[in-house]
Amino acid sequence: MTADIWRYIFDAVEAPIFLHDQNYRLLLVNRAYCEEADMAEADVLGKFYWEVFPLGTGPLPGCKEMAEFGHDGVHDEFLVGTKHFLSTGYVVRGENNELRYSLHLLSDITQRKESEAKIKWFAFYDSLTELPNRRLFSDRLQQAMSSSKRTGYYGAVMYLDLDNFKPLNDTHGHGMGDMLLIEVANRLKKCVRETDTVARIGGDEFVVMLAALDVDRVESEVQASNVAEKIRISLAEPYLLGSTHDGQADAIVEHHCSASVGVVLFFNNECGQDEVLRRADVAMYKAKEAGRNRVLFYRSGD
Ligand SMILES: Nc1nc2c(ncn2[C@@H]2O[C@H](COP(=O)(O)OP(=O)(O)OP(=O)(O)O)[C@@H](O)[C@H]2O)c(=O)[nH]1
Repeated sequence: MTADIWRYIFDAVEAPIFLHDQNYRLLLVNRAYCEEADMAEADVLGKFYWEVFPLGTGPLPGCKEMAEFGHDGVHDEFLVGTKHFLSTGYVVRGENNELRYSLHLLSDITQRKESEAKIKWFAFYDSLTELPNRRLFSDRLQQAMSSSKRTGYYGAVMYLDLDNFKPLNDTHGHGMGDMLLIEVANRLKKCVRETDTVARIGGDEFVVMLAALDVDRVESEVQASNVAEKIRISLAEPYLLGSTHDGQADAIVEHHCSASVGVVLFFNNECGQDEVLRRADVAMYKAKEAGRNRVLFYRSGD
């Protein structure tokens, strides 16, 4: 086959390809490479490959290793703007088996990376409210409990269940119920600091963790109680719920709702996280029994 035909094939490959010498200077690039780099071939050749694409300050770690040890099929992942690429490198040897060039094929793996990120997100977040889910909450609680053991600070977990949420769904439909849940999530986030965690762990059940309150138990309880009250008051404010269809605003519904809140302090990893959650849940049920729209702390013996 003539060189022309090889060049034709080289340029027909959709993946960007480049070949560089032992000093990482570009010797050969295909059309896809120039398109990705947005440069003409003549302007590219002779440059260090990272001066053109991928943009960086030196050879990729895998490429360096490849040049040093002559490994084949080395992979490097890198990001250019919003695009993720996978570079697969091959060693090109001379007649005496000496290392002469490195050949790299770049694959655009942006879609795969985005899908992986999405799958990861769905594993740890609630898609309706975008709050952490039970699994992520458990991780954060475990970390906070371990940290409490080191620092001697108390933390608190609140278990919240909306009062009489079901009638909203029954009267105005599930969509309206969803809107309320989203608004509840927003109000909860506004009541706590960024370092605290708000999660949705069931239909109308939420949990809040205040990670490091104080080294003193009484002071910690006061702080947790203040935040819980702030949350209770915020959630009891009227909700204006409505939606738009084809640019037209549907009827706005004013809805009144409240939450029952159970609170438990945790300290020094003294009981497991399941037990901490169970205690907060017990306190929440006591708050429901006591008439709803209230905050109750778990007391030993409950
Ligand atoms: N709209 C909506 N509703 C949900 C979702 N998940 C669960 N639910 C509903 O939430 C309701 C929760 O039930 P309960 O907590 O027993 O009902 P409640 O009326 O709040 O009763 P109390 O907690 O005793 O005050 C059920 O009707 C579920 O169908 C969701 O993602 N969206």
